Amino acid sequence: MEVKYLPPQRLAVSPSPLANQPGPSSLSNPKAPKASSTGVGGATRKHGTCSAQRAHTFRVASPTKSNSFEHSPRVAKKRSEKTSHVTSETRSSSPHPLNGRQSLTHKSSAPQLESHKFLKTIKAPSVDQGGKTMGTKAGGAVPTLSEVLVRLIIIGAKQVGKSALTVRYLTKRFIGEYRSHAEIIDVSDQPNAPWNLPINRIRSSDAAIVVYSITDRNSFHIAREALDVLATLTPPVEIPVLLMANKIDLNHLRKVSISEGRELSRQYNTAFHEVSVADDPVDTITVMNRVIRELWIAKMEAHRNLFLLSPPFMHMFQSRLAVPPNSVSSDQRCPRSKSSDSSPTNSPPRKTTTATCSTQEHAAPCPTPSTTEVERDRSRKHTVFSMGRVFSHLMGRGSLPPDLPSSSSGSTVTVKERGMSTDRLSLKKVFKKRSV
Ligand SMILES: Nc1nc2c(ncn2[C@@H]2O[C@H](COP(=O)(O)OP(=O)(O)OP(=O)(O)O)[C@@H](O)[C@H]2O)c(=O)[nH]1
Repeated sequence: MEVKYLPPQRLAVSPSPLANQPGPSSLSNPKAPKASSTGVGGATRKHGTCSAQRAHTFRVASPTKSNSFEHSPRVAKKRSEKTSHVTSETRSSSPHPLNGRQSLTHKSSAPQLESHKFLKTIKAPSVDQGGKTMGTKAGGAVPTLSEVLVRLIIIGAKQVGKSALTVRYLTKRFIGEYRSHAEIIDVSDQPNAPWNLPINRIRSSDAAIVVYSITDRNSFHIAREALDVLATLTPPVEIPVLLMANKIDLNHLRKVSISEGRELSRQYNTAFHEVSVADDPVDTITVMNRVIRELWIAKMEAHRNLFLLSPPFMHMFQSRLAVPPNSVSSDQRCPRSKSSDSSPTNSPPRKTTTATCSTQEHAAPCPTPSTTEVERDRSRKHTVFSMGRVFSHLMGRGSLPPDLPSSSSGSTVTVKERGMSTDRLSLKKVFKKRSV
């Protein structure tokens, strides 16, 4: 697995939607709770200064079995300066806010740094869907299973453990490992000052993790403010959000109760999880892995749907659907279908229903999707991007939106590309552990 890590950074100032408002607007998000601009703890929002961002690419050569909590992003940063790939943002001259990170010392099992192959093979961003940026292979083909990038943004006050979470994930990701790419963006707060969320970064992310420390009530208030901003963005950002309470190993120093965390997550309709990045890496990484896996599956599905709905395919569907379907048996094959079968990269996935080709020379019946199937594809694409409850599902709480397809909706699909073995990707599978 390749993980791209963007270390804590002072981010470009984005005008806060709340900066000039007395409180969050409920217009864009009716579920957003009322809150004052000062937050519960009296934290006042101001615009902070900022600098450009730097992206680091980590490629983990082999899984590490180290259980230590001793990997330093600072060391990784130094190494990355030699080999790292810098993304579209400019290089940063800002100081790296690594306060309090002395306890994280580097070990030899730290990730090796290489350029990110994904960025070279994917033409990104080529498709913007519902506020998300999705890479699509040059030529419009569906990317291979390992080429789908999952982008996470981690937000939180200083010293809550954002970097620790990232580093922990980087060094322990072998638990339940699967092939995927992940980009983790670590957004640090300004010391004792309100901050501005990197709105553009958030919009281009697939999910956000808002972290606070149970030993730091102010970090809880900042988390609330972050959720506030996320909930009131215009246009709305429809990415799943996980509220993560860290440092539960310091329960004796707890300043924020678990019920407060739950209440906050309920107010903002996010998932909630209490972890100890330091003491319980398995739990932490299991959460992260599941999050990334589900996002990855959903993105893969979305890529496939976008491919199917791309102009060439839609044109073909429409031309075929223009002729009323005849009741012909599915074993009669259209010559065009047969020829297209021989070139798997250009052929659409098989459909189970039949129709008649629109042209005279293709009078023989050939398998094409019915109108309902095309509509179902469209609705599934839409549903895939309505992932506001994915985290809730993952964490075993909450329920899915009512518009999610049921198990009988036939939303499963088989992806076969480049002779690879087939993977059963379906919403049914993604949400199979749904508990209502
Ligand atoms: N006890 C305990 N300490 C933790 C835990 N997670 C992180 N820490 C410690 O908290 C301190 C801050 O961790 P960081 O990961 O640097 O926090 P951060 O949010 O990235 O901080 P900034 O870079 O300042 O924004 C470090 O000393 C960590 O060792 C945890 O689960 N338990």
